[in-house]
Amino acid sequence: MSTMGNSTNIFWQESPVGKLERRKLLNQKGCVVWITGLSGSGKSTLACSLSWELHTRGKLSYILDGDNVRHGLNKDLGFKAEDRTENIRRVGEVAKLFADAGLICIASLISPYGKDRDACRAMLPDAFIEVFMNMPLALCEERDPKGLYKLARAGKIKGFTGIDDPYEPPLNCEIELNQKDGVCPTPSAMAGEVITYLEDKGYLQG
Ligand SMILES: Nc1ncnc2c1ncn2[C@@H]1O[C@H](COP(=O)(O)OS(=O)(=O)O)[C@@H](OP(=O)(O)O)[C@H]1O
Ligand SMILES: Nc1ncnc2c1ncn2[C@@H]1O[C@H](COP(=O)(O)OP(=O)(O)O)[C@@H](O)[C@H]1O
Repeated sequence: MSTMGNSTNIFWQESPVGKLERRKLLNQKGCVVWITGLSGSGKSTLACSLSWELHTRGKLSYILDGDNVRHGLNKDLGFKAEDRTENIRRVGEVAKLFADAGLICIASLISPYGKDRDACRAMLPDAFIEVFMNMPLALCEERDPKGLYKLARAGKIKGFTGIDDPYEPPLNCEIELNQKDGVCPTPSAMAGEVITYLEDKGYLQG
């Protein structure tokens, strides 16, 4: 019996089918690929490319995209610091469930604060792969596919990451993706880098 947060008198319910059985069934090891970076850095593009590459290899993945999760589970949250922290905490908890289910969960969120990402890492020992989209702000702003940087520069969006809100680059990420000689690698090249990492670490085997 335990107490967690506001819940008292609660018990952990075991299941007859465990992580190892699911791993054998799916022939893969559940994990979380956590993609962090500025708006416009290419997080969603990489998430989609990676998910597709995994699919073609017969590997089951699922994308948790910040924009999408904010349409449902997190629609009560905005962009002030404590809302962003709660956003990351909830997505971390959901990602943990997906990883436990055996999926390769691809979380794609700005996740600007190091302590929030580290809290998710701590929830997922040996199953958290942090991917940093280390793209220059100037490139993200030039891309501006949703016109949000323009609005932020015009003062029409307050607290926009990279403009008047902080982004803390990771200090201990597993994979860092950046431009080579001023050129951004293709989405499939970036996905390939992540797949190589997953293969090398045994996540794509039962
Ligand atoms: N103020 C502000 N700052 C940053 N981003 C903003 C803001 N307002 C709206 N948006 C849009 O929300 C998307 C980011 O949501 P996230 O859940 O990933 O953000 S966070 O991790 O909680 O910081 C982000 O999507 P991406 O461009 O895909 O990163 C934006 O479309
Ligand atoms: N590797 C890439 N090479 C060229 N353009 C890219 C690349 N990745 C993303 N883009 C483009 O940059 C823009 C922002 O990408 P997106 O994946 O939406 O970023 P984020 O999810 O981080 O906001 C999109 O228009 C996308 O087509």
